[in-house]
Amino acid sequence: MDLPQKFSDLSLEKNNGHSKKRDDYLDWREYFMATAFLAAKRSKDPSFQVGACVVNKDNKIVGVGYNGMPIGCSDDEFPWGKNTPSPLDSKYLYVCHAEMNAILNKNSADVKDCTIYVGLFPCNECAKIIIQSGIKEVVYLSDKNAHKSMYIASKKMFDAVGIKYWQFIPRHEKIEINFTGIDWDCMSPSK
Ligand SMILES: Nc1ccn([C@H]2C[C@H](O)[C@@H](COP(=O)(O)O)O2)c(=O)n1
Ligand SMILES: [Zn+2]
Repeated sequence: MDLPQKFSDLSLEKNNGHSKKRDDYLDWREYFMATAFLAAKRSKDPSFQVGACVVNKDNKIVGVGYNGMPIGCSDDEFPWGKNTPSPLDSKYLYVCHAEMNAILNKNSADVKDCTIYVGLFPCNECAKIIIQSGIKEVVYLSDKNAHKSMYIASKKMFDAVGIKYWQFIPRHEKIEINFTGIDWDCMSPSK
């Protein structure tokens, strides 16, 4: 039996893949880690940029942050150097880490039982803040400082309090954001 024109158009669309959902979307974990990496792009630190994203049990983002100078401490005036003769002239005594900022930037009453996604495994100072805030899980991408005492201390504390931590292994090396893509016609055969 011949289908009316309306139905045959629908079936044509289906055959072209337009009535089926996309299968190359970001999964939740990729989305949260990518959000942390996007936040890191805001950092003014010339040598290392870190981002963090706090997520609740409903997969809602409740805080995002990146490493930067405290509010009111000008990032043009405070130092970004590392190996200076006086510690007062390097960044370390001043900069707020991404994890601390993501937790303090929370838009919910608290971050109890949340998960934090972060580019680099948390240092001991951030580990303490994570523990005190009630976060229950840490997902990190790099653990490049694992041999350093402060990062060993973080793991000792997380183990003691039962905070789960695991390394995120991305499916894709890169996720592209293309601002011009919004104007593409998805029905156009050329795209
Ligand atoms: N988990 C981390 C580790 C480090 N940071 C920040 C702090 C500094 O801005 C920078 C580390 O400086 P580096 O010695 O690598 O030049 O990264 C952070 O926010 N979160
Ligand atoms: Zn830290």
